[in-house]
Amino acid sequence: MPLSTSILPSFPEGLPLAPIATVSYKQLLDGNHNDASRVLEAAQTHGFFYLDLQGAPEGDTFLSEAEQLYALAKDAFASPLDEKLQFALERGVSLFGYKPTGTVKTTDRSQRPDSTEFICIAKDHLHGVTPSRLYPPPIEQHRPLLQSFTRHGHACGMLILRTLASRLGLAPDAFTRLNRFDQPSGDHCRLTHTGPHSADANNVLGLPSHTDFGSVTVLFNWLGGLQIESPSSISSSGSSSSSHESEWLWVQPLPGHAIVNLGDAMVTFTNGTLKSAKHRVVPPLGSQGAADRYSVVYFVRPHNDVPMRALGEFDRGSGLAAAAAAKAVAGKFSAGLEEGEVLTAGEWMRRRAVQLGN
Ligand SMILES: O=C(O)CCC(=O)C(=O)O
Ligand SMILES: [Fe+2]
Repeated sequence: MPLSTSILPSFPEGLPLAPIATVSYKQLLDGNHNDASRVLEAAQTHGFFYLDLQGAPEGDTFLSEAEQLYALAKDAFASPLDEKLQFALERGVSLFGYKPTGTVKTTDRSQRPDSTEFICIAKDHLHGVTPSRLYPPPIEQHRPLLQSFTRHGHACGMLILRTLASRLGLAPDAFTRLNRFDQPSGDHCRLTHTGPHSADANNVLGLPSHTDFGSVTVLFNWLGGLQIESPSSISSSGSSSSSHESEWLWVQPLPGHAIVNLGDAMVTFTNGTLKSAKHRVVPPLGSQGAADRYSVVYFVRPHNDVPMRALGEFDRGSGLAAAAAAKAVAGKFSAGLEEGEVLTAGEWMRRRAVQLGN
C-alpha cells in the first residue's frame, strides 16, 4: 500500500488547491495527443502538473523506487548532525552532498530561514560519468537503488522533453540532446527532510520561494507543504508584482503520482515560451504539521557544455510576456557578463547554486 494512505496523517480539507492538470505516463508513452497537449498547456500556464505513473511498468517501478528512497531518507537523516556534516556539500565548489537547514537564500518578505536539510546525490557519481565523492553510509549502501531511480528519473524527464518538442513542432530531440545522461551535468537525486513544525510554524519556511534552475524536475512528496504561485498574482511583465503579496496555492500529494515542473533552463531555451513556476514549501497544516516531512526529487539539468541561449527556432521571440520572462531568467545569471556573452550550463548551474545556497 502506498505510504500516503497507510501511515501518514491526511492532507487537511478546505485549503486553496492549485488547479493543475493530471497527465498519464502510460498515455504519453503510447503517444496520446490529449495527454501530450496537457503537458504543453501546463508548461505554459501553471508550470506544474501531476504525472500519474500507474499502469506502465517503468512508471510503477519508478514509483516503488521513490517509496524505497523515502525509507532511505528517513534512515539517512536520522544520523547525528556532526556525522551528516562530514559529508557536507561545498558551496561554490560542488552541488553534491549534505546541506544542513538554514543555508538557502531567504526570499520572502519576513526573511524566514529554511528548515529543510538535503542530501544531493549526483547522477554522474552514481554512473561513473565523473569520479565520485563519498556520501553518508546509508546512501553508499544503496547505490543500486539510486542508480535505478536516477535512470528512471532521467527517462521520465526525456519523455516530457520529447513530448514538449513535438507539441511545439520541433525535432523530437530538440531538448533531449541538451540533457544527455552520459555527459557530465548537474543532474541529481535530492532527498529532503523537514522536521515537525508545530512549535515554530511562524518563524520558519520549509523552503523559501524559488524556481528550479534545470530543465525538468520530477518530485515525490507525501505530506502537504508545497505551494505554487498562482498565475493570477503574476503581472503581465512576467514577474511577481512587488506591490502585493503573491497568492499561494497548495499542491496536494496524490498517491501514485509524481509532481513535475520545468526549470529556468527551459525558459531560456524557448525564449520564455515555457515557464518555470515559483514554488515554496511551508509548514504542513493540521496533524501533518507534527510529522517529519520527506521528499524525493530528480533534477534533469542540461549537460555542462551546453550553451545557455535560446534555440534557433525561438530566436525571433515569442511575444512580450514570454520575452519578459526570458529576460527575468537571464537577469539571474548576468552579473559580470559582457553583452552577448553566453554561459555554459555548467557555469550557469554553479552561479545559481552559489546564489541560492544549494
Ligand atoms: O519538497 C518539496 O515538495 C519541494 C522541494 C523543492 O522545491 C526543491 O527541492 O527544489
Ligand atoms: Fe524546487
